[in-house]
Amino acid sequence: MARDLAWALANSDLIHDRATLDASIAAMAPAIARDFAGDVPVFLTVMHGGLPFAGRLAMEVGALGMDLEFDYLHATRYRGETSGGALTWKHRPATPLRGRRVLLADDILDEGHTLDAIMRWCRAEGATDVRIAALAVKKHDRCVPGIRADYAGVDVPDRYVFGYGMDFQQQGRALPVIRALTDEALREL
Ligand SMILES: O=P(O)(O)OC[C@H]1O[C@H](OP(=O)(O)OP(=O)(O)O)[C@H](O)[C@@H]1O
Ligand SMILES: Nc1nc2[nH]cnc2c(=O)[nH]1
Repeated sequence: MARDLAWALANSDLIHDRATLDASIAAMAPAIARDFAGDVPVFLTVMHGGLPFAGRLAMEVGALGMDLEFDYLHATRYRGETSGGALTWKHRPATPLRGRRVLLADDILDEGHTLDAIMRWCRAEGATDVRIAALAVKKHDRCVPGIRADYAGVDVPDRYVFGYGMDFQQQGRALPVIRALTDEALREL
């Protein structure tokens, strides 16, 4: 059922505040700068949800003297719904990946199907190394085997979350916090 953002805010709990999220992104940067020292990776933002996280992460690694070549892709399997389906590619990066190292930036690693497909595609394009930076990792045992975030910000509970790029029915992506819908509210949708 369609609901507005005010309903989602009233039927959710704060999971991580802005200061915690910003600090978790800053904390990822030194490991990235160390692991990619001497390289300029292709920095692929996974739209739409990865946008706020990727922008902030780029500034953090840039402040450490590391450069990134920006590009983006859009692959979606939720399409504004609260459970995932088949993955649809809406945009593929134009930058040739052959021989390049790639850093993917996405808002959430949940069941891992999205990042699994993206990694496979990057490797098929000839990328030599593909790593994942994810702002949030959902805690459950349903993730695709072998998929993990090389750089992870915060854990989130096994509930539907939104904010900091993540949508509630395509709303709320600009919230600077992460909230989780109550399970009762999720059942109402
Ligand atoms: O680990 P998974 O279970 O595959 O889910 C994670 C993906 O789901 C979300 O994208 P979504 O399909 O909602 O597209 P959007 O970012 O455009 O909203 C999110 O941005 C991740 O890319
Ligand atoms: N907004 C949002 N997108 C997701 N994609 C995968 N899991 C989630 C989630 O909990 N919230």
